[in-house]
Amino acid sequence: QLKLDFYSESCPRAEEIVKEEVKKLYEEHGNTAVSWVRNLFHDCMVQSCDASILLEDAANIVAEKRSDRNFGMRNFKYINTIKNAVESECPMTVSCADIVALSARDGVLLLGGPNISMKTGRRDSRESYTAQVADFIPRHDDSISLVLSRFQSIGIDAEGTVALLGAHSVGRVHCVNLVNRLYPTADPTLDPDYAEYLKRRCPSPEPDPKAVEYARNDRETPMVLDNMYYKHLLSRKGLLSIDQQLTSDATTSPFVEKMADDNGYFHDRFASALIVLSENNPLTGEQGEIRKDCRFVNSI
Ligand code: HEM
Ligand SMILES: [Ca+2]
Ligand SMILES: [Ca+2]
Repeated sequence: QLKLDFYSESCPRAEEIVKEEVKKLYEEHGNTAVSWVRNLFHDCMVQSCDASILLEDAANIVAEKRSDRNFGMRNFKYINTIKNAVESECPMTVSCADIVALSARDGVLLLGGPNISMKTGRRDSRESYTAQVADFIPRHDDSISLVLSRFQSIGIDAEGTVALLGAHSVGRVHCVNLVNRLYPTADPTLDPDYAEYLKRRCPSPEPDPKAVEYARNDRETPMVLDNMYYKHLLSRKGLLSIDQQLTSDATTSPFVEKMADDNGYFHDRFASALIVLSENNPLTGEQGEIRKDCRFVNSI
């Protein structure tokens, strides 16, 4: 069972240590906070919040990072920084899955998002689910109805889905994920001036996936988790096809308007949906393990 302050006896400073490390990393590399938010989605959505996303290739393990749905994910090495700090205080006590959850929570706050109280007590998987990633994580050009049903299946309704996509108020998108909306002709749902700007960012219809060619998710407040995302959607400046579709679908568009209108409302809905996401199907009690190194299952 997950509970608030699960480590209160076994490692009373655990949450504080994570918070300190997340803050230090943010001060050195601001985009680490952005990565922690994306990590939570890509871990929790795939089977369970069990740190399966963190596993590297090893015997019997094919890293989920290899899946094209996890393209562009970064800063994994700094998870080890957080884990090492926690390990030196309390060896083999705090799970990598809880580090994924807590770092996302602390990252959200540093990015100007809501203060979220999150339960802990998740345990780590002993396997990765690379073959299943695509069954859980949608593509950027999937239909809104498919996306809604994926989130529905883990207990997140249409409004929660609209709120969670507000995470695209921070970070970046590589050109490979954008050119489908720019070439051969620009997507008519995209503001024409914005399309011209994006074409300057992404001049080739077939970008090299390894090239560092990208556009900021939100040109105005790229490092603030705010409702600018929804304002941009309403002015037809959504970046991914899935972002822009939120305004054309009758179930989701009223929520876009509400969130564009009221940042506090967006933050409340974002916080509730993030909690549901963070509690998806956890391993608890004696299930799984507490990994010593977040990149590898323990050898026994
Ligand atoms: C239908 C659901 C979603 C799809 C299809 C999707 C797709 C994408 C894609 C294609 C990128 C760009 C990757 C790149 O080119 O580097 C991205 C970035 C990002 N996504 Fe999502 N996403 C979805 C939902 C979410 C959710 C629910 C969250 C978090 C709550 C999230 C957080 C992020 C963040 C923070 C970034 C920026 C990462 C960075 O700058 O390193 N996404 N997403
Ligand atoms: Ca997982
Ligand atoms: Ca923003």
